[in-house]
Amino acid sequence: MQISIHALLGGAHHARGLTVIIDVFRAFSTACYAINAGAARIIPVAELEQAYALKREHPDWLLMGERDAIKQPGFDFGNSPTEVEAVDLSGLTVVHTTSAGTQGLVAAMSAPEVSEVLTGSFVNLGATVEYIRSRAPEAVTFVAMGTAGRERSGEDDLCAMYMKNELQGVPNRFEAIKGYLATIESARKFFDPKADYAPERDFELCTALDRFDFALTAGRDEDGLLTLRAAKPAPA
Ligand SMILES: O=C(O)[C@H](CS(=O)(=O)O)OP(=O)(O)O
Repeated sequence: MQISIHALLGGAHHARGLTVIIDVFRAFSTACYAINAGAARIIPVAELEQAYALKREHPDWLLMGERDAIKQPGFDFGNSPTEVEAVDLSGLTVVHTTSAGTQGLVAAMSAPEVSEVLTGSFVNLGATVEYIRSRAPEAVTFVAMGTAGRERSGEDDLCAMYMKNELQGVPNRFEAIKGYLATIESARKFFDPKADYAPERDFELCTALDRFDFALTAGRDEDGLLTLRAAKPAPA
């Protein structure tokens, strides 16, 4: 298995093989909490306008996401795991749009050499690694999406490295990583009492290693929309 680590939106466009789009703070951690809360389907979109158009067409669908980390007008949830952690989303469809994560997914889905697309985060890291092993791909690309897909961020870079290490049998030390993540620029909002759109609990929820036992795979549904669904790795 040939493993590459790419970064930012450009990295998603040039990915190859099985591709994992990583966004720890907060898109794909939040997506996992939404699926765990019962969401039947998450539809990641790049453009805010597309999210509003889907809502007009399907008034019962919910909107989740952010711009500049802030929940947008008319949205049901921000891009915050704390907001969806304890709600009942059973059977509901959630449209998700974010500055980095969902942009990367959309880019990877149209990249010519990509065979399959997954999300990446610490909350379902072990299940994602197991899923990759079960697919035994020739090439794997991890894409660390960073801040707004334009600037590298420690949490996504370290998550990419962590997954690569797991696949290659190299030991990781999560507690040390978590301590470091609390100090970096992209985590500052979680510890700023004025940033009520990013509560400190988001940091805890996004760094809950292996809280979930499913990978999130991206595919096209019958209606042509990009959809994230939970996939449990097949038993060995
Ligand atoms: O909501 C977030 O924390 C981020 C905002 S940004 O990318 O740092 O501007 O969105 P995400 O797409 O989850 O990185």
